[in-house]
Amino acid sequence: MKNLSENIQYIGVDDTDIDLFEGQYVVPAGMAYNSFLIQDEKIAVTDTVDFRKVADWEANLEKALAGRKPDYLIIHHLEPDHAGGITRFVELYPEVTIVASAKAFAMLPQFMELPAETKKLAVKDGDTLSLGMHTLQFFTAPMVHWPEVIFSFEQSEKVLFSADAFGKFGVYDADPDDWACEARRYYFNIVGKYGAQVQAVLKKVAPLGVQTICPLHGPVLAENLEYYLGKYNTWSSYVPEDKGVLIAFTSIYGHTAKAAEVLAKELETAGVEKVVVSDLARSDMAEVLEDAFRYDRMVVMAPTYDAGVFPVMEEFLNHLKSKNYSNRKVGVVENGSWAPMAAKKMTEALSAMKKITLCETTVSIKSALNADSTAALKQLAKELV
Ligand SMILES: Cc1cc2nc3c(=O)[nH]c(=O)nc-3n(C[C@H](O)[C@H](O)[C@H](O)COP(=O)(O)O)c2cc1C
Repeated sequence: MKNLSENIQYIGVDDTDIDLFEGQYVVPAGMAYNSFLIQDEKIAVTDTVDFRKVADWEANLEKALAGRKPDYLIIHHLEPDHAGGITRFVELYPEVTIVASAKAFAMLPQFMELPAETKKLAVKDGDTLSLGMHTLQFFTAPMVHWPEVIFSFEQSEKVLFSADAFGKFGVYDADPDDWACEARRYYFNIVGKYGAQVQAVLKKVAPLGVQTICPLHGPVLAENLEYYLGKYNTWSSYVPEDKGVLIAFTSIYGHTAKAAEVLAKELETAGVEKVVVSDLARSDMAEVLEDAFRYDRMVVMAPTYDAGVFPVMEEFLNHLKSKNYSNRKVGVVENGSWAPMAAKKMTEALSAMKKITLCETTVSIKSALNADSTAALKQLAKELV
């Protein structure tokens, strides 16, 4: 679906040649920067796009306008992947009024210089803006996932413009059946730290009777909204989504990798619902982090390295902490050839996270698995069934 209705048209752009989104995320299915045109007595444009695609967006905008002039530019989110076209828009339509939160207006001069005479309308929670038959109602959504974010709700067609919430990696026309996988990776890596703020805004929009959600990335959601709202409720409350064990390991010479295989087999044989094994050095860390949040149990396995923990594991644990990983059961397996320290370091990192239940058995492998460490691994598996 490109256009939402006769009056709400899609003017966004797909970015299929970007190497990394936000400087770190691989996006094999590209990325959409969504922008819409609402045509009524007054005309509003919602958001712009990344600098990389401003020319394409401008062409879409002018085609959809067919000679009319827009009255408002609504900035739901000032992050540069949505704000790259603001300067050009004001150049093209100097009469336009920019609508955003007061926080966005405070931050805007840091990113761009607009002519002093540019008209600005700062909106607060609950404010409305009539376009004719269409009326936009605004809701602040601070820290979902920047401080200046607003949502807007178009009352006549019951469309929620939800900024980066409900967004996903991938192009606009991505297969809606496959939404959760890339939406989850997007959510936990980009928005995940701000579960409480997502919960707060979900409560604000719950009574509105939303029929369509227009996020700034990925497809418009127009059917089965309980599914998407339910996923967001689960994710933002840090409740595990599925039962299963993620085994996140690293290995220099292969012995810890072998132990990960043995543990996975043990768990599968014992009937664990789902076992996912990820080599941190060879996986997309954003995806491993997504799985850590998805499942209710995790095992971290790493060699000792210069009296610490192997760097890629340290990085993974830092990511988990920064995204508020919590409320899960975790097992620890270390390896070391002369003075194993990795378990101590991993346990310290996990103990700094909230509501983490550590397994009683910590497995220490001295180089290669032997009878003792294999027995300990089996004991750990029993605790995770
Ligand atoms: C650069 C480097 C530093 C290491 N530092 C330690 C150390 O401080 N303490 C220790 O017990 N083992 C240390 N090791 C050894 C490995 O942790 C050990 O051989 C382990 O068994 C490797 O597990 P793997 O076979 O899964 O790679 C180090 C290895 C390397 C390459």
